[in-house]
Amino acid sequence: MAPIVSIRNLAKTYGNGFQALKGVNLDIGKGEILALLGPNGAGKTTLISIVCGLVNPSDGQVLVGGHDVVRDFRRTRAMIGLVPQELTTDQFETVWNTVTFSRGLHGKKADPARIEAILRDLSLWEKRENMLRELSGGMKRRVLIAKALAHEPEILFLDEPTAGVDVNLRREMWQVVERLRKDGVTIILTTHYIEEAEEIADRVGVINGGELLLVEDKTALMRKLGRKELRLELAEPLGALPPGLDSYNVALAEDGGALIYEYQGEAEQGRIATLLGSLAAQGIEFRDLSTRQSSLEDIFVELVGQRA
Ligand SMILES: Nc1ncnc2c1ncn2[C@@H]1O[C@H](COP(=O)(O)OP(=O)(O)OP(=O)(O)O)[C@@H](O)[C@H]1O
Repeated sequence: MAPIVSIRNLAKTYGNGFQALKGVNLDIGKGEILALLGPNGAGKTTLISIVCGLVNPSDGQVLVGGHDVVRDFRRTRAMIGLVPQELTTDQFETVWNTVTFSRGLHGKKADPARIEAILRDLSLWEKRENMLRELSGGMKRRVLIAKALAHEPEILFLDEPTAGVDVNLRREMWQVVERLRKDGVTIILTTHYIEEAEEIADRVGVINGGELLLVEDKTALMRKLGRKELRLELAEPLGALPPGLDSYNVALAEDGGALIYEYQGEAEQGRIATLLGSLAAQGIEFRDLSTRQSSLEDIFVELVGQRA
């Protein structure tokens, strides 16, 4: 199936000469949830802004639904909903009017039933006559989403949707995203929270210094780059690594109280039995054992060299 968003050799150099994007290629399939991870200043917002037609690319091309985002701006923009990081709407306007106005902006006919459904879905219905300034921070976030959905876009961009919101609201927002996915909406979100990507994305892209370092199916990424660690708490501490373990990636913990075996993939996992056998043969006993798998966060830190 043709991608709904196709990004080719996209580059952006700002007026001051800063190169924010350096030749990004990315295809996004209809109905998928893609999380873009990257540290501050990586180029995430620039990328989103170009796809949404708010910033012009210096080079390359973006097609949305097969249409060029520069030449066919109105058409592509109507297909997209954008949830920005901050609310810039009139604080003295009501929730109902704000969301209704957004629909009109994209040239869609008024549809109060549709607006009602969106507000109910986002638990904003009771607040429809309230002014934005009367809402809590979390409610304002929801209004941003409602505004972005008012014209029934096929693609939704969420720029750091849950930055600074509490855990409960974050979980609620994830549920909203899940419902939208069921309706077939394609979702691209940028996030600093690896947990968020881990929880809701189908694919994860890592962007740093204006380059897309990788984009991969989340589970495959975890399988490919994720390492596992087996930790054996020793009955008696050791002064040095026992002989005969050279062929394993085994290390002695700093206090000598544990052996740590790092492995990746099924073949190395299969060697655990022989490793344990070899320890037993040397009379090395252990009193406890635990395993841990590296998280998306570990993978990210390894790739980018810093935390998101
Ligand atoms: N209008 C502009 N003029 C010059 N430089 C800009 C402009 N907008 C952004 N930049 C620079 O481009 C780089 C990428 O910015 P961008 O906002 O795309 O990053 P980001 O990944 O979204 O970061 P954050 O996570 O902090 O939002 C940054 O170094 C930023 O300072």
